Amino acid sequence: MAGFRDEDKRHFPLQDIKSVVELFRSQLSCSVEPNLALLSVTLGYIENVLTNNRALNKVDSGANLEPIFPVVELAPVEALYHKFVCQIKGSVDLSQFTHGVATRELVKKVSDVIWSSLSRSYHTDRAHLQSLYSYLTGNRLDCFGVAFAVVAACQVLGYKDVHLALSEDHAWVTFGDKGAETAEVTWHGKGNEDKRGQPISVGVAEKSWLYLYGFPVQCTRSMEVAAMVSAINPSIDSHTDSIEMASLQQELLWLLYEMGHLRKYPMALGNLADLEEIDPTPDKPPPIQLFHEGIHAGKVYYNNQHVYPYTYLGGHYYRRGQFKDALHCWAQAANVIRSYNYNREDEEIYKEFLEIAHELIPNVLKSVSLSTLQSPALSPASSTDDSSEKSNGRSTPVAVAQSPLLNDPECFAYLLQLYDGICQWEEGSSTPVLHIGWAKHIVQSINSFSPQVRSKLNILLIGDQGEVLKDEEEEEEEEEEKEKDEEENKTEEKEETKKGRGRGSKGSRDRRKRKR
Ligand SMILES: CC1(C)CN=C(N2CCN(c3ncnc4sc(CCF)cc34)CC2)S1
Repeated sequence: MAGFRDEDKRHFPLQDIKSVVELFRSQLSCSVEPNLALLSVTLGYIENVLTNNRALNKVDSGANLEPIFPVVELAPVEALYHKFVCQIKGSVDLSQFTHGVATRELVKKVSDVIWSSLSRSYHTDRAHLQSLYSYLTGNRLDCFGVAFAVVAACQVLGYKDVHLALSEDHAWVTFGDKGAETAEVTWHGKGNEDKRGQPISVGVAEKSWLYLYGFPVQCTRSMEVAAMVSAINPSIDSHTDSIEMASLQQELLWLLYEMGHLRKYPMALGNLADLEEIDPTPDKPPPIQLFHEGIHAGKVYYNNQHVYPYTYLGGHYYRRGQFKDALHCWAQAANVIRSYNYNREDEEIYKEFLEIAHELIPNVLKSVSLSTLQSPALSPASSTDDSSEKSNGRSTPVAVAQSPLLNDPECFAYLLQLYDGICQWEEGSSTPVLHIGWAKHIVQSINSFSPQVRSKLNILLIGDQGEVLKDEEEEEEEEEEKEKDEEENKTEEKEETKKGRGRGSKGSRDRRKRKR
């Protein structure tokens, strides 16, 4: 694997966002595959300067603070790259391994080289540990960074078949003919024994969300570039982001989007949409379109087994106050998770649903109640009694009676679908999901809806093709009607035979149709 080619070198020294975008464009456009190690060192170098709040990266020119984008010289980047190449080639004796496709032993060996060179102890969930810059200057990587480094190292060793596989909370590698083999190369979560070297089979068989039922994002080299760009972390501290780093991430994601490399990568589409929601780029598709492209990709390429496309869009609607649409997204997210069994390594998605049920939905219910109390148009001017009679004689607070959302049966149905999905997720799982805290919120949320809506609920069974299915009771009624029809037909036929007229009794067919 050679270093930067001449057409790459001409972009150096990098002076601004545009020059970095053009370097990435040339790496992604050429016939030779993009050099993961070089690009990761470059991004890590820039991220380190722009987010390292010790280094004053602004000059105070009186009126306003001029941000200084770091001048990135070629020499330090290439020096780090060569350090990586020497370390990897120096640690892996390729004469031991067959040329052509990688073997499990090779992948495990490369993972061991990265693993054994990490610092003894550091906080692995800190920011800015995802790039090879962090690895080469600090011997520190987060769990995604280790998987990425293994793929970049295999590329340096000349293995074109070793690729990154990504779930919504884990990363591993595929290799071998047609990428048919899989191997763990990093750790996951806290207090879990790493399974490095093992194939990804148990996780899928256990139906855990962590392995997405065998539908992870299988990266190409360009998608691995998208993963390193998605992994950019613009945060300077827990309250501040580097605007320049966020803009660089946004522009690189647009470059990858326009080249078609985000088409099968729902989370990268969601990341770009989130950035666009904060700071829209002129003449680009709106966030809502990107969120929907992520959902579409999940359906088309990943058997609709990914949850995040729905919670990305749900969060967007929530922030815009479009609460019914947010509830619909969260119901669809729960509809995905219902097909999994909860496993102790699925905490991230558990926390996602916990936040939706224990924070976001209570905030929605509070906000719609408050808004009716505050808006004169909605609160009854003349009524002395500040509530409307409920069917069981107890009074309904005026906020509930007047709130469109709390009187909307579809919203109530979405809420029930959300909870039902989480309940089904728990069924058959080795680890319980729900506890008494959930019950409190479920009761509180259901009780927030008006009694009228809750009594009006009619569960229609919709099949996979979207057709309305019948429930057992309906089936029995249909059978009885059919038998009655047949009796009627026989009687009519007998009479008509006597009088010589046509077949069939229209009445019951119409009834059946109306029934639907
Ligand atoms: C709807 C949300 C809570 C918002 N952000 C989310 N994420 C932010 C970005 N994330 C990601 N974005 C791009 N690629 C990847 S690969 C991966 C698993 C570890 F390798 C995570 C992840 C994870 C999910 S999900």
